[in-house]
Amino acid sequence: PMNLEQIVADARHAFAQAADAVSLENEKARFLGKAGQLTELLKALGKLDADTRKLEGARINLAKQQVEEMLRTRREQLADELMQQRLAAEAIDVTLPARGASKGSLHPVMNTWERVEQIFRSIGFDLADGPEIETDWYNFTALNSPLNHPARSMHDTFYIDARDANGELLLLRTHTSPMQVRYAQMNRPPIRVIAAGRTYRVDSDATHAPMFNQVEGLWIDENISFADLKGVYTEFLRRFFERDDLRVRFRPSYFPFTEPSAEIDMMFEHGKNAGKWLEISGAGQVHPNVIRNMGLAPERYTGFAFGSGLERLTMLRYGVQDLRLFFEGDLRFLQQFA
Ligand SMILES: Cc1ccc(OCc2nc(C(=O)N[C@H]3CCS(=O)(=O)C3)cs2)cc1
Repeated sequence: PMNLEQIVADARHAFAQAADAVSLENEKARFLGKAGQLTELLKALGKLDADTRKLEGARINLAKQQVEEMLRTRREQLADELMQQRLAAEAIDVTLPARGASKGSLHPVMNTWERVEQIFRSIGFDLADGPEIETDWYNFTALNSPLNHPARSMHDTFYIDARDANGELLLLRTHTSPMQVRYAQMNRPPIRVIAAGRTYRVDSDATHAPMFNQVEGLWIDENISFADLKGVYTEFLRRFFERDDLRVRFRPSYFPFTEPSAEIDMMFEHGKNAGKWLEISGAGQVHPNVIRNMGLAPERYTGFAFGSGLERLTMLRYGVQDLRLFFEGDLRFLQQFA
């Protein structure tokens, strides 16, 4: 009788040694393949008598089943090991902090622009838009600025080296007032409008930039007075700065487009700058000539107007010291407002 126990023991050892599926298949062939040891034994059964063949055949088949079972077990082991290796290699530590794709955010001045518009829209104001390249009529004359007004000089205003179809001088608007004039020409009273946008002046230092943003408001109707201005503007400032301890005062001033005119100061009753008055805007009752230039009768219609710099509002809200930071695009500055 062949030494089946030795063959099964050899197979057990050979399968245990096989380090991967390919080696295991090679070992399998040594026992179960066409020229395998157990296959050879089964072939040799032909030479035996019937009784012996039956007995030996049964013993060989039993050995074969054992070897096949050992093979299956080893295959599963190797498959598990492979899976464990993959799980270890491909494991993701979900507790690691995210790399974080930096997301964009609104520029602080644009955020101010949106907030100002939203506050005035909720008070009932409409929004105006208009060209940044304006005629000197809409930018100066309509606003009662005399022909020799210093603001018209090229020291203060950027002129375009061309004239429009009507031969008008072209310039970069120095305030957002022209948009208000255009709006008033196209809409009937009551006019309640906010005009915000880029404005240009020949100026540049820590608190002045050649291009900056302004927002102006205009309220025209029958019997609108300066007193209405104080209520509306104080409410706006309280909501913009989110402070109900905000006080407002008006100081007499002069602008060609308003009479009487005022500078508006504000201060906070509490906090580190308590009691410190800060100039925040200009305002006034719209000059009768401007009412007329908008195609309205000053005997019937009156109104008030105000103007402020959007960078100025933003600097005061966040305590920014240098205006130029808004224009340099330095992410270390901008990401503070994300
Ligand atoms: C038709 C119309 C009539 C009147 C108008 O008056 C708008 C006004 N603006 C001011 C003012 O002081 N503005 C400055 C504040 C700081 S700034 O950004 O340099 C511009 C006063 S009254 C506007 C439109």
